[in-house]
Amino acid sequence: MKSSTPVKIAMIGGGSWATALIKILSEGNNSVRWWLRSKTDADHIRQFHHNRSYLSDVQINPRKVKVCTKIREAIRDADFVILAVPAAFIAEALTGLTPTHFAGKHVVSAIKGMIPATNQLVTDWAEETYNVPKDHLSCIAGPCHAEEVALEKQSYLTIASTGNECAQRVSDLLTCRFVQASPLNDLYGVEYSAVMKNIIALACGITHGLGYGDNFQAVLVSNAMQEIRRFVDAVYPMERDLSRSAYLGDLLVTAYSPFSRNRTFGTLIGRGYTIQSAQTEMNMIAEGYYAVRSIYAINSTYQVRMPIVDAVYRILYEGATPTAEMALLKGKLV
Ligand SMILES: NC(=O)c1ccc[n+]([C@@H]2O[C@H](COP(=O)([O-])OP(=O)(O)OC[C@H]3O[C@@H](n4cnc5c(N)ncnc54)[C@H](OP(=O)(O)O)[C@@H]3O)[C@@H](O)[C@H]2O)c1
Ligand SMILES: O=P(O)(O)OC[C@H](O)CO
Repeated sequence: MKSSTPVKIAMIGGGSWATALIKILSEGNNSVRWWLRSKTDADHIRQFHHNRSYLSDVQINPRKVKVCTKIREAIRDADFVILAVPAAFIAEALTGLTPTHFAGKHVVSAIKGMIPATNQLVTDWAEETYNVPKDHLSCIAGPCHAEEVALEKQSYLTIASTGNECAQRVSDLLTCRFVQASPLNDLYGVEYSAVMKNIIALACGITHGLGYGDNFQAVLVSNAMQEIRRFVDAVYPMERDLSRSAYLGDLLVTAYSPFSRNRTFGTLIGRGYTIQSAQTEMNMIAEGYYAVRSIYAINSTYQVRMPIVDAVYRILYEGATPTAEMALLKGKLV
């Protein structure tokens, strides 16, 4: 039987995914403190009960969700702290917090990116920076676009942790009328796969922007799955079934959905936009842009064969032209 006491949760981030997760959590018996960096956005939510900047159709229930702009206030009473700011900005968002502030709390990463300064997974970084024990760390994964959550379209999430109890508790929080969340005990494999699929989506977008068709895309995605397998098996070997939705499903939705931020960013690059103009054109963050640099750096140790990641890295960071780089990649796929 579920407890009648609301679970106390802090949501960190004011973007699309934070807004979608707030909607999911509002379906259950939860009390949420929602931290946004923008005071104007926070005031607007308090007054009009929706986020004017992202998923503005989602209604925010003021009885369940209290908005704030002070990070200490947001996490003070929380049992679960959910991180939903892009990885490149999460350290800045948590400025002023120390391990003491996180004592006894569960930290849940909803982020699919790497910490650029240290090339760490977000949960590794939270463990090291805030002394969060492994059994209090988890990540939210699976094929799930915020836009479809806003429309209450049936969706699935996987909650990964190193042990089962933590993942089960977070799965219970996130299961609702239109979301089914399931636990999985592969925290690092799931986190790395989620990061990698964003880079693959950039490649899908770039080739789409260059005019490659569905035949090529299918081969690209099949090869990408093998590339992800080689990398996660080298970095964190364990028995895992990569055909599960946390891995393959997430890759597919990102590679093919028009909602995908990473694919959209890649498409703009393939069409000839500069990186800066592509970033300006999109109101949202494509994690793969930052992540490819980290994965490329990590792979200098492991030396896994990753032609797709290498191609995206050379286009985004070494000035290679999309046309020439994808022509080279063509010959490396089977
Ligand atoms: N969107 C999805 O469907 C989805 C699904 C699964 C996972 N994710 C993951 O969720 C994470 C967040 O993505 P998103 O889609 O919510 O991003 P988004 O819609 O682009 O929103 C980005 C958020 O980050 C904030 N931000 C930017 N720079 C910041 C800074 N320096 N300090 C603090 N906050 C800053 C933005 O604040 P301002 O609005 O004030 O600029 C905004 O609230 C990513 O890791 C993404 O991979 C997203
Ligand atoms: O598909 P993207 O690039 O918007 O990434 C969002 C999520 O990771 C999809 O599960």
